[in-house]
Amino acid sequence: MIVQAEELYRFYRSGDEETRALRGVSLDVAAGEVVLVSGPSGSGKSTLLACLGGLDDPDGGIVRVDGHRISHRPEAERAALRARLVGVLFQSGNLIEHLTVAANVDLAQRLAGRRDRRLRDELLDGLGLAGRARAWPSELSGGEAARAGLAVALANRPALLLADEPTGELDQHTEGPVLRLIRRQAGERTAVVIASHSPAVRRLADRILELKDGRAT
Ligand SMILES: Nc1ncnc2c1ncn2[C@@H]1O[C@H](COP(=O)(O)OP(=O)(O)OP(=O)(O)O)[C@@H](O)[C@H]1O
Repeated sequence: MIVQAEELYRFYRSGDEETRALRGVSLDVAAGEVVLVSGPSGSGKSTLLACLGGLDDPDGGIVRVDGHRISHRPEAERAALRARLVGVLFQSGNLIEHLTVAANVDLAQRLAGRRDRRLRDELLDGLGLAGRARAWPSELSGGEAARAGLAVALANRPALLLADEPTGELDQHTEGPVLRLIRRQAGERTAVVIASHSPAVRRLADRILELKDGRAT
């Protein structure tokens, strides 16, 4: 198992208001498996992904990634584990605008304390971006930008790939190739968790976790 999440709780408090974003959600994901997290807006999908990847810390419950406990640790330790074990792909904002595509991947590697030019070039090549390595993010098409974001997310060969609406800004023609690449990455023994409303992602998934009001239904 790459992901082992047990009984996750996450509450947000503001004055007398309390939002119960997660109320006892458990999830295991094996290497090579693609899990879709689905549910209405506000059901807790993004919060769950953030807790799985150590971007956020649950108030209760425990998260292990590739055997390492990532929850309930000082932020610096969580960040170090995250850089090594987790790749994150968002709808947009995966690329730093003033760095070329290749330099964006290099930066993701440096943040994990490594430098592997060969892996970088392999990734860009495999994602059909070999000719765009020196391009600036602003010069990329939507599909290219999504693939470059994926290259950044995969820069350190993560055990876990998290994707929050990764194809939200793409049309059907550009969505297909990105999803096929994500599926291929799962084939390399990566666990993949995707939050999405897209029917194409639903077809791709091996398993679906439906959330409603912070609970699995
Ligand atoms: N930082 C925060 N502070 C306060 N409340 C928050 C915070 N983040 C999320 N919430 C609340 O927690 C609940 C779950 O939010 P979350 O973003 O996880 O839902 P979601 O299913 O991803 O929604 P969407 O599909 O709209 O992205 C919502 O009620 C939201 O308003």
